[in-house]
Amino acid sequence: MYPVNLILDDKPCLVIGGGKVAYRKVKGLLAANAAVTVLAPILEEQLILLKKAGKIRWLDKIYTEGDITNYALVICATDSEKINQAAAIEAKSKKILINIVDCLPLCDFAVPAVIRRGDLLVTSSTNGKSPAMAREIRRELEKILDVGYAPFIEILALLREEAMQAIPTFRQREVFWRDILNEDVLMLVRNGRLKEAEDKIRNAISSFRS
Ligand SMILES: C[C@@]1(CC(=O)O)C2=NC(=C\c3[nH]c(c(CCC(=O)O)c3CC(=O)O)Cc3[nH]c(c(CC(=O)O)c3CCC(=O)O)/C=C3\N/C(=C\2)[C@@H](CCC(=O)O)[C@]3(C)CC(=O)O)/[C@H]1CCC(=O)O
Ligand SMILES: NC(=O)c1ccc[n+]([C@@H]2O[C@H](COP(=O)([O-])OP(=O)(O)OC[C@H]3O[C@@H](n4cnc5c(N)ncnc54)[C@H](O)[C@@H]3O)[C@@H](O)[C@H]2O)c1
Repeated sequence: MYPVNLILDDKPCLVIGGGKVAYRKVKGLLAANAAVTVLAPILEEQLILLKKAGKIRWLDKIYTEGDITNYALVICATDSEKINQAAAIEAKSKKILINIVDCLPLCDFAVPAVIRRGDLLVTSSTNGKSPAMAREIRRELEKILDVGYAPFIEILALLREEAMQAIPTFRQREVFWRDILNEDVLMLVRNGRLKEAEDKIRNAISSFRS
């Protein structure tokens, strides 16, 4: 397995099936700002709410060959192995990335367990060996990944621009960031002292200018 973070903003993504697993995958796609279509004859309650809120498009039908067209990515989450395999064949023939929720060997990608802290993304997976364990690892990591990291990453994005201006070479910037993002700074963030963490980094950038 080779990890990548797909950029799906506003890209058309299809989820086939309208049950519990489909709902979990839809939530993940919406968190990535994808334009989600759900194809299923029946939607479970949470998906109906998303449909009513205008968050997803619903194609009220069973899957038939030809339904997979012009999507950036497809997830097939029906309870029918036969349908899941047919969808896999169609997607592959059209070179569209597909995930089949009950058959890793037919997948182009597997979905990991996910923690989001703003733009910080941490994922856990087990190559399909134990999704339950991927979930537990996610729950463990959630305990230590502070919610303060989300605003801190926004601050870091600005400071990074400043560092680009002030610190001339890539090598120097590499050393700078490895040195400054130390346990002291992370402790300030975890204690909600974001401004102090920011000031510490900005002062270090300034010392390069002088
Ligand atoms: C991580 C997570 C992401 C997500 O779905 O969002 C995810 N499964 C989650 C939960 C979960 N799934 C299952 C259980 C019940 C306990 C158990 O069986 O372990 C639980 C636990 C629970 O729900 O408590 C059952 C299950 N899952 C798959 C099969 C089919 C098979 O194994 O062939 C079956 C058997 C169905 C049956 O028995 O009929 C297959 C896949 N599930 C994957 C991902 C991919 C591999 C990930 C990896 O590398 O580990 C892969 C290959 C395909 C895919 O879906 O991409 C999400 C946790 C989210 C979170 O909580 O953070
Ligand atoms: N990968 C995972 O994370 C994971 C986890 C648990 C279960 N599973 C597997 O996922 C599958 C679905 O589980 P679930 O709990 O969501 O089931 P579910 O019964 O809640 O939902 C199945 C959905 O598929 C739809 N469907 C059936 N035939 C269809 C067709 N021809 N076209 C379109 N939609 C169709 C149904 O209308 C229903 O909405 C099961 O096979 C299960 O083994 C996968």
